[in-house]
Amino acid sequence: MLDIDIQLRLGRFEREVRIVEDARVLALTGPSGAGKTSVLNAIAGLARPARGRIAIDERVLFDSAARIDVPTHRRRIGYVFQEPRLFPDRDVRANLSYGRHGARAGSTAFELDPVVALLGIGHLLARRPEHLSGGEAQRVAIGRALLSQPAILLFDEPLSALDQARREELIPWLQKVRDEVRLPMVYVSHTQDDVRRLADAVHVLA
Ligand SMILES: Nc1ncnc2c1ncn2[C@@H]1O[C@H](COP(=O)(O)OP(=O)(O)OP(=O)(O)O)[C@@H](O)[C@H]1O
Repeated sequence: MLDIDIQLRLGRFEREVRIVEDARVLALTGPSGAGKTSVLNAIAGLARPARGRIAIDERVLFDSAARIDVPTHRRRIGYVFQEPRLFPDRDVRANLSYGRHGARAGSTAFELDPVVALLGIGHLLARRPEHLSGGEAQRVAIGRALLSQPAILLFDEPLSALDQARREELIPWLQKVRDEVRLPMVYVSHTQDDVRRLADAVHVLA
């Protein structure tokens, strides 16, 4: 359950966002500049709303009235960006291990071997990111996010930097993650096709 009621303020951009949603996989759509990334950043604790409240499954991450602002590293957020943002000088295995740095001790819902199997990246472990296709790199980025032991996955247009063929390749992996890890997901996109294929519900930021 995602329960968001916030006021975003970034420079001259200002808007109220209210999202109360029970669906496990929520797509956030809307035109460029509507504030989609800003909402993800507010959930992740990377941007602080001017006021309001953010809770996930009753866990309060931010509440300006109660002076609650859980630091990013304690929010248990797995964030997948438009670009994979892997370390270029480290192989895939080292990039995946990096995800574990963000994990709290003792929480091991996601272990390396099952995550590697889930994403079909076992044959890529010794490769550097420059030798990965865009879609493979995104699968590694998703693996890294899972190994940080998140309570929710945030996706910010993970297909937008890929060409059509690579998008088609990645969508079934996203569907597999959705179906097998069973975490809440917020998926930002402005293309209808992937939203229809991935999300249970859609919230439009107009
Ligand atoms: N750090 C900032 N300072 C000032 N304005 C900002 C900042 N970050 C974002 N904005 C503005 O806030 C608005 C919302 O931006 P945001 O990136 O959240 O939109 P978006 O819906 O994700 O857009 P897109 O689909 O293009 O990624 C935009 O008008 C943007 O220019």
